[in-house]
Amino acid sequence: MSGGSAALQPPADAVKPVRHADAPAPGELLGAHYSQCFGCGGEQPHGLHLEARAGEGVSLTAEFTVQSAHQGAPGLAHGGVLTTALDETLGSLNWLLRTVAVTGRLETDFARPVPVGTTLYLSAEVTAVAGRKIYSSAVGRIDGPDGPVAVRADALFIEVKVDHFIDHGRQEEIRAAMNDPDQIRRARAFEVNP
Ligand SMILES: CCCCCCCCCCCCCC(=O)SCCNC(=O)CCNC(=O)[C@H](O)C(C)(C)COP(=O)(O)OP(=O)(O)OC[C@H]1O[C@@H](n2cnc3c(N)ncnc32)[C@H](O)[C@@H]1OP(=O)(O)O
Repeated sequence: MSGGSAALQPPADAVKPVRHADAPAPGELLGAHYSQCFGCGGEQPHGLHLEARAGEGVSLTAEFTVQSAHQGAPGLAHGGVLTTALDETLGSLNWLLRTVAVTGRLETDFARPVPVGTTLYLSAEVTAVAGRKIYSSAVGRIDGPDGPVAVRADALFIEVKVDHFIDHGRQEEIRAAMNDPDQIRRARAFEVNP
């Protein structure tokens, strides 16, 4: 934990997260939630192509290798890209709860510069749930899964209905997603009451 702001402290009535009975088994790759996602999608040439793997409880690990398209300063990852990697990793936790949720707040600490070519080893867990609010934390390490911490984040995700995306997304992409049986299958897998 990075000792984030008051908005990221779970309230007194928050409960421990419960792993969904149908969550992917520990060690299983989660796969992309959307092929065009900048964080995890396989069809974004300059995307992060982040791969997340289920862990025990409501935790997971993920990897992302910094490419030259991800630079801010010469030879170094852009801070916003590193935050994207944390956002994607934290968002993937919701698969284990089988809850559709979006990032409400995300606070990032940058502890070390991350050079191009570096693999960032991320680990994340949901720490508490209070109604629609899901509290979570993540760290990203370099030089191996047990290496020094380069980035860390605390986040608050808010549960939404799938309609959130249908109502707010650009119609062109929504139509394409609705016509993609694989996308529909993935969206349904999230819904508690499909
Ligand atoms: C077909 C496609 C399928 C796709 C499937 C899966 C895709 C997955 C994609 C994942 C992609 C990766 C991830 C991404 O990139 S997700 C993309 C980035 N995030 C967004 O675009 C979210 C934009 N924000 C919103 O849409 C709304 O503000 C939301 C939905 C979040 C809340 O508006 P809503 O009207 O619904 O609810 P509410 O306002 O009553 O708030 C409810 C509670 O939450 C508390 N609160 C809210 N905000 C904050 C805050 N900032 N700090 C602290 N607290 C906050 C609030 O005080 C209240 O608390 P309480 O009063 O109850 O105690």
